[in-house]
Amino acid sequence: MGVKLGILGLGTVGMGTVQLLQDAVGRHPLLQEIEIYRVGVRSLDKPRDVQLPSAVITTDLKSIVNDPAVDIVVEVMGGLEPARSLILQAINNGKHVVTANKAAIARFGAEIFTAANQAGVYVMLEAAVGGGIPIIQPLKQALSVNRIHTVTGIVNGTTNYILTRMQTEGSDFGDVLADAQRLGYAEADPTADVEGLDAADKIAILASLAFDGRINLEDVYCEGIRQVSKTDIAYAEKLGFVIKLLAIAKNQSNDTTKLSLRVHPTLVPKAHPLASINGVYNAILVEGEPIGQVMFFGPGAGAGATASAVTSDILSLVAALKSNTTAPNPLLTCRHEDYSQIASISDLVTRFYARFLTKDQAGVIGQLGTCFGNHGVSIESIVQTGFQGELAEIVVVTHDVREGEFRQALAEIQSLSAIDSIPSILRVL
Ligand SMILES: NC(=O)C1=CN([C@@H]2O[C@H](COP(=O)(O)OP(=O)(O)OC[C@H]3O[C@@H](n4cnc5c(N)ncnc54)[C@H](OP(=O)(O)O)[C@@H]3O)[C@@H](O)[C@H]2O)C=CC1
Ligand SMILES: N[C@@H](CC=O)C(=O)O
Ligand code: NA
Repeated sequence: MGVKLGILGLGTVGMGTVQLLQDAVGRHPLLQEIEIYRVGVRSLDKPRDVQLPSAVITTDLKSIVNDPAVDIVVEVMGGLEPARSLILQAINNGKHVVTANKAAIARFGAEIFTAANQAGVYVMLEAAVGGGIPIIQPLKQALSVNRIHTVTGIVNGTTNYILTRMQTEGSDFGDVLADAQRLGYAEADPTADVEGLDAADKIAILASLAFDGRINLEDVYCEGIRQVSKTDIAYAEKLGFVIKLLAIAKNQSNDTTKLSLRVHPTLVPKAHPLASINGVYNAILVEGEPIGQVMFFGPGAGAGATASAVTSDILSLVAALKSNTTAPNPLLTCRHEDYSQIASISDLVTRFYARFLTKDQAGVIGQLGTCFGNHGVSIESIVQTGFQGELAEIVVVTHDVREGEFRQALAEIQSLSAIDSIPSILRVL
């Protein structure tokens, strides 16, 4: 046995990783050089789906990161603290780190990578974005010669699973969320999934790699899926779209010194490659020069898939430890130090979908058209197909418009006496 692991956490991902490591035959031969040396948990009494000698398991996680025999710390416990402090302590003790913790990396990445570079160790995070899909390593290596201009992803399995089932079965949000939790896709607190915060963490990480600059997480515009209703899913379907929670990082079209960085439910044309990504699957479409478009697709969450990413990082570190060089491999490190400039959402230029509930009276569509026209918003389609009780339902899709102008038009529309409410406003890809 060569390389000793200290694993922090033995939940969905931790158990998946242990199972993979304990079943090494037929996989890469380097796996057989890895020893599961110590494993940290919160509760020793919890039943687990893996067999480990009791001496390996401890509730003293600090003793793992301070153990001189441990070569690699695998942080799969999640949460911000004590995960952040344990990662930093491991780094300060000269240990390489593998983490699946996008929440900690998106918030403390600057601190963690600065410490890692100073200590001459690697922090690997393939599992943090896209679960089992290789995306971090391709951005650092195979795609790094490209000038990337857009990264568009479905990067949260829980919300994609929920939206897919709402679309295909007309299911209720709450029932489907419970299934996603039972299947191990959702975070311990699913608020991060449903509110788009998990996707925001992930796009911040992808943007920093793709666009070579640190990202301040507060700059990522974020809307979750709670407000997406069955009604909008049905209207989208009729108009030739599906609704997906997209995470987008893109050179801003009207000011290329800034990035547009956002997470929101989006109407995606059915012919777009991301429209057919269903269930817990994730996909990330990377567009750059000279490569053009390349899409990564696969399971974005779950024990086995995520363990595949964690273990591939462990393997890269085992290989690095075995190569007798002390010089850091620049294709494994995260080196950027400057922060990217992020554009305000009001400067975004996009198409919009809006659903209005109005009094059923003559001239309402004309009034909507006038308000939009007053603010330079050009309408691509406008339909009145149904009623909600006494109120008429009107759905508008616009041409590309600056978001600031669109919001001003909406404010004017809101003040019309014929308008009851505007239940949904969604962006269109
Ligand atoms: N689930 C998934 O599909 C994916 C998860 N991830 C990320 O992987 C990480 C782990 O997720 P997941 O496996 O689902 O989480 P779980 O909640 O299933 O497991 C967390 C594990 O960490 C242990 N733990 C948590 N806090 C402490 C603490 N303070 N002290 C000691 N032990 C602690 C728990 O111990 P105990 O068992 O005793 O309670 C548990 O074993 C997270 O960062 C998550 O975002 C990334 C990609 C996919
Ligand atoms: N909760 C996350 C798990 C993987 O990162 C998701 O649903 O995608
Ligand atoms: Na990944």
